[in-house]
Amino acid sequence: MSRRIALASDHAAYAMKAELAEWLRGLGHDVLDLGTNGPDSVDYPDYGYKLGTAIAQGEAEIGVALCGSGIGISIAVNRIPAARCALVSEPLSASLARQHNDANVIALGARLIGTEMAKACITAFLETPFLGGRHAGRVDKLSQTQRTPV
Ligand SMILES: O=C(CO)[C@H](O)[C@H](O)[C@H](O)COP(=O)(O)O
Repeated sequence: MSRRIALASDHAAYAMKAELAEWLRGLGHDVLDLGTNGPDSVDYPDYGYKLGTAIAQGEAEIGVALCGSGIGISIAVNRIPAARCALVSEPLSASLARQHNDANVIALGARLIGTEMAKACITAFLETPFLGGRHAGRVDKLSQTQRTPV
């Protein structure tokens, strides 16, 4: 099934992003590349917010967020309430992020995993449905944006 997939990265991951974008287009997906597109140093929050916003505004149904470790950009994406971003480094976690968390963005660390592992994670993410059931109420709680710290 063809999906609308947004990709964003900082400078640490632009080369992997380009490879993944080409691969996803080759699979027939509609790819929205939000940058960055070169080695010049940029700030991952800017690209994480862009990606989260694309999800929030319905410009993409799935996001792929990349930085050196995947940590910084995943934190940024998750600042946007509609986004549920999961940082993973192997396919089982990618599947669980879909099954239990209904994650709509996958984050990967380009300095930590290779392109083939990134593809395996994205494949698992795209092919795995949300299980619903007991997980649905928990995911709903994640959407409660105005939480008082306890
Ligand atoms: O956010 C990160 C770490 O949590 C990412 O790995 C960034 O890509 C990294 O911090 C960028 O580092 P650089 O030394 O400025 O290339």
